[in-house]
Amino acid sequence: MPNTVASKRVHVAVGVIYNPQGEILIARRHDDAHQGGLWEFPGGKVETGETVCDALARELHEELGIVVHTASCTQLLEIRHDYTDKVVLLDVWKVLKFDGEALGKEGQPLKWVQPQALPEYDFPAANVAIVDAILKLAD
Ligand SMILES: Nc1nc2c([nH]c(=O)n2[C@@H]2O[C@H](COP(=O)(O)OP(=O)(O)OP(=O)(O)O)[C@@H](O)[C@H]2O)c(=O)[nH]1
Ligand SMILES: [Mg+2]
Repeated sequence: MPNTVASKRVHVAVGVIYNPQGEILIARRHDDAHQGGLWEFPGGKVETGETVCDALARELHEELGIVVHTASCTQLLEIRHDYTDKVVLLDVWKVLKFDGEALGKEGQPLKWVQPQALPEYDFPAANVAIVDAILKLAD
């Protein structure tokens, strides 16, 4: 495959997970990861042959140990962002129902935060639009 920017574009399933108290789960990315040390909404790369919803459920099970009720997932927005070293397409979904307690299965710190508190955390640049969309929902 040619080494073009297009060939490096990564499709990512991202979950904005709400608990019954209306808080949202954020996780801190490992220091050595892309955009390391920043907070994120949990998720990961969509693999070939997977729907975004399947990818989201798989990633959230791998990273947090929760079982997502996929019927409760609705798309919030899509963001294409060019980090220069990598172009990402963030496919962002709301997750309202899941079984189990979220744990940092990969050693990542987790926090449940009120939507209004999200601007206090440092996120990757592409996430500005996600935080804005969440704050609009909370209005
Ligand atoms: N999960 C997640 N990824 C994000 C967010 N914002 C953002 O720019 N990304 C970017 O999306 C890309 C893929 O996400 P990821 O690193 O979680 O993928 P993954 O879980 O499959 O990781 P791995 O393949 O390294 O194990 C990364 O380049 C990351 O920097 C976000 O809020 N959540
Ligand atoms: Mg991930």
